[in-house]
Amino acid sequence: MSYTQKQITDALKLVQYPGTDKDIMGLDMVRNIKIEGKKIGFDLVFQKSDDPNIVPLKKACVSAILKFVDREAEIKGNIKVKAMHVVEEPKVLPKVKNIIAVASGKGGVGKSTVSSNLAVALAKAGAKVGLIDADIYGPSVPLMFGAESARPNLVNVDGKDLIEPHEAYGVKMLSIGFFVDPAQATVWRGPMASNALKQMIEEGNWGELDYVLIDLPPGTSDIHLTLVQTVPVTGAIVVSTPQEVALADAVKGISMFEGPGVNVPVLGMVENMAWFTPAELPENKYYIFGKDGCKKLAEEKGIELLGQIPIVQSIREGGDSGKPAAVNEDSVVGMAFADLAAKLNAAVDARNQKSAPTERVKITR
Ligand SMILES: Nc1ncnc2c1ncn2[C@@H]1O[C@H](COP(=O)(O)OP(=O)(O)OP(=O)(O)O)[C@@H](O)[C@H]1O
Repeated sequence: MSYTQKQITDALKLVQYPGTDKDIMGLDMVRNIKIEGKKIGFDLVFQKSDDPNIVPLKKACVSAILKFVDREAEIKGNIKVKAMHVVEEPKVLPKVKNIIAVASGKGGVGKSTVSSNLAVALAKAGAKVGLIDADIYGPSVPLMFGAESARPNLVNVDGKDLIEPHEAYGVKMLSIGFFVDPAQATVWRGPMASNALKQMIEEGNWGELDYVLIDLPPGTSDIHLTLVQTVPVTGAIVVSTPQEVALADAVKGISMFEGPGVNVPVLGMVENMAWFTPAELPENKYYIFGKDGCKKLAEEKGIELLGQIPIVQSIREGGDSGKPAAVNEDSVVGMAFADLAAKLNAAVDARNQKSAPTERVKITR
């Protein structure tokens, strides 16, 4: 009787690379498995020839095969260590701790409003925050921060020209609206829009930040793909109203992030326009777009509901006047966004403790 490849790979999946939660099969370190009778051999590939884990990992492989395949298997001396020298690509946004994509399925559900106010609330809570307006076809961040006339300068950092983000209410930001007339951007072809996003990420002088929020266009598009190919996105949040049509599109957004080729965890959903309370009837809640639609969807999908934001006149006015409503911390709106910021912080901490960093999606040609 001979052993099967599956027996071998199953056993080697139990060998973890020290200091990570990944196993040597998942890391693609095992190649050329050969089985001849009781003899088992394979190549164990390391990135560097002086990896301090070579000896302990070889021993762990031998033990795993003897324990889980057959204690009479001839494995000792048959594992060949190989070193693969890889050229490390320079890291994009090396000093940014968390990159958060803010997405929505349907347009007009308040994704930019949530991104802007959330960014302000995170900054008010003491975080260093950046905001990239990747909603190339309808950039609204400049309007929401009263920065329509901002024209960022170039600064020279270590011999490289970088774009200095505009700063308002404690948030550093870049938007395509700073560089072109928004009406012009709407007629751009996909590659132009994707290049603009890459440039804002790679050539912005972002420095050290706790968070960069990326306000994406509605739906799923080339821009989403460009984003996950350009940077390792820590997690996504999906904004929706409680309305059926919006929820159906939100599901598509969730599937896109969690899909096998992308693998960006969805940290939670935000229900915007959850209800309306008129100033003269503060006890009343009117569920204009339906009640708890997002809450129920989040429960169904096993995703956290990070917040419910009501329809409030000051949110719309704040967006139109260039002063996000969350700037007023003591208002009902300010408190709702502070709560959302705290929940996001906790969700990001939990994600970072539980799972390995996201990997950038590799470009296949
Ligand atoms: N909770 C709210 N209360 C009151 N007005 C809101 C609220 N959320 C969003 N709005 C208003 O709704 C409009 C659309 O919001 P916003 O531009 O943020 O949507 P969006 O989803 O980013 O749209 P797009 O599809 O263009 O990206 C804006 O005028 C905004 O001020």
